[in-house]
Order: sequence, then structure tokens, then C-alpha cells
Amino acid sequence: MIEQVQNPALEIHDLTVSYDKKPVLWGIDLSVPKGAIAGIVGPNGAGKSTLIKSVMGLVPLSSGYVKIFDEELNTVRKRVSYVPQRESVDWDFPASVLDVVMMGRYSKVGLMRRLRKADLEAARYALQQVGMEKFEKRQISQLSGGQQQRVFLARALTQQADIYFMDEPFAGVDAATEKAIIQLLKEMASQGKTVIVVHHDLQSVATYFDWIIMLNLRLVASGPTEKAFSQELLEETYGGKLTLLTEVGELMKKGQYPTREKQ
Ligand SMILES: Nc1ncnc2c1ncn2[C@@H]1O[C@H](COP(=O)(O)OP(=O)(O)OP(=O)(O)O)[C@@H](O)[C@H]1O
Repeated sequence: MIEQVQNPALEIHDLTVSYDKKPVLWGIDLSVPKGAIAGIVGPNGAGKSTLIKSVMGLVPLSSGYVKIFDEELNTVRKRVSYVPQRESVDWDFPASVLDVVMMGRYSKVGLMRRLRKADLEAARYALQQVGMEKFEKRQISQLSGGQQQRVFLARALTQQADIYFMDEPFAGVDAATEKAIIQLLKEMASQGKTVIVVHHDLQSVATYFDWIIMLNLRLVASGPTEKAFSQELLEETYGGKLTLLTEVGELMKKGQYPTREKQ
């Protein structure tokens, strides 16, 4: 089930990516509508992070192309924000919370311009949005995992981008933080921003995302969650190995699976 959309926020065409000549993504063709909150799901090693990295130009493409708002990445870079996996960052780097969030402004205003009072205000506002305003002077090495994730999100928010790519923003955060983050992402989407998130928890897919990308080396599905998030396609994506799949499938059959409308 692969639904293509007109005038998409993200378009990926015939994308193949290999590491050491071994393909990890194969012939991916998909598009994501503007204003969607899209989840990328698939088993470990399915190529989810690689998909985001290839969109961000961080890994070379063996074939294909990526367009964001119908443009090459370099043309629209200021409209794009990327939140990498928390583990991929050196959190021992000596910087305060405010420093890190202010760094987000550089991608908006350009490296050559000095940051102004308005940038400081934008950074503080972003910290408020993620409930971290009291921590602005704290060294980032002295934060918990969930607090680091919030700071990361605040940094992304200050970029005031139109499309956000986030690699597992809920990894290692507590339930309250996860709720706060998803609320914020939904607000962003309701303002027309497009949010694309690598996600692991299948139980929350239907409540979090209105678009779903199911991946396992090849693209299994890309479409509205209510159409694409089916037992059959889940089995195709995960090879039917997870017992969770059966549980999710049973709930869906009984009509008990939560949907965004019911939330
Ligand atoms: N820099 C790299 N060099 C070589 N192989 C890599 C590299 N990065 C990832 N891989 C391999 O590419 C495949 C896809 O990795 P990727 O991190 O994109 O998967 P993922 O779906 O995000 O996995 P996970 O759910 O475990 O985070 C895996 O087999 C991984 O071992």
C-alpha cells in the first residue's frame, strides 16, 4: 500500500542506499503530505535512521533522489530541521542548555550573523515550550536522558522550520515527557508543519501518527495510518515474528485499537 500525494512536503524517488556495497535501503518511492505527522516503523536494522540520514544528505545515495517542498535539500535547508538520535551526540561537550538551544538559531539566521536579543528570546520561549526554562544555565552533561531529549527538541523548535525529521525522540523518556512531546508535535502539525518521526512503539502508532511509513529494506507501506497500518502489512514489515503484532492485530479486529479521532 503506497499512496503518493500531490504537492508533497517530502518526495523520495527510487532511493537506494548501501553501506560497504551492501544495500540497506532498496528502491524506495514515497511521498508525505504537508502538515502530516508521519511515523517511520520497522524492525531493528530496517533502515529507518538511514532513510532520514539520506534525506538530510548525511549518507551518499546509490540511486534516486529526494525532494523537500519540490526542491533539493540545499535550496530549502533553512526550512528543514533534523533531530538525530540522542546517543549520537557527545553530551559531555561543555555547553549550557541555553547554548545548545541557541545553536539552533544559527541554522535559521546563518553562521555569519551574530545572534541578537530576538534569538535569545526565541531560545527561551522554546525552552518554556518543552518545560525546561529552569535549566537554561545547567551544563548539558548534567541532564537526565529525558531532559536532554527536551533540550534537543527546544533546539529544533528555535529553527522554526517547516519540516522536522526526528530520530526516536521518545527513546528513554518517561511517559509524561513523551506525552508533552507528542502534544507539541501535534500542535506543530496543526499549524501546517510536517513532522516525520522514527518510532518503535507499535501500540502508540495509531494515536500519534496520521501517516505511516513501514520499512524493512524495501518500502512495505506509506499512506494514511487508518489505511496502511494493518495486520497484514505489519506482518510483512516485521516478518510476523513479534507476539505484539498478534496483540495489535487482535485489538484491531475487535475495533478496540485507539484512533486519533477517539483521543
Ligand atoms: N555507518 C554504517 N556503516 C555500515 N553499516 C551501517 C551503518 N549504519 C547503519 N548500518 C547498517 O545499516 C542497516 C540499517 O541501519 P539503520 O540504523 O538505518 O536501521 P534502523 O532501522 O534505524 O535500526 P534501529 O531500529 O536498530 O535503530 C543495519 O543493518 C545497520 O547495521
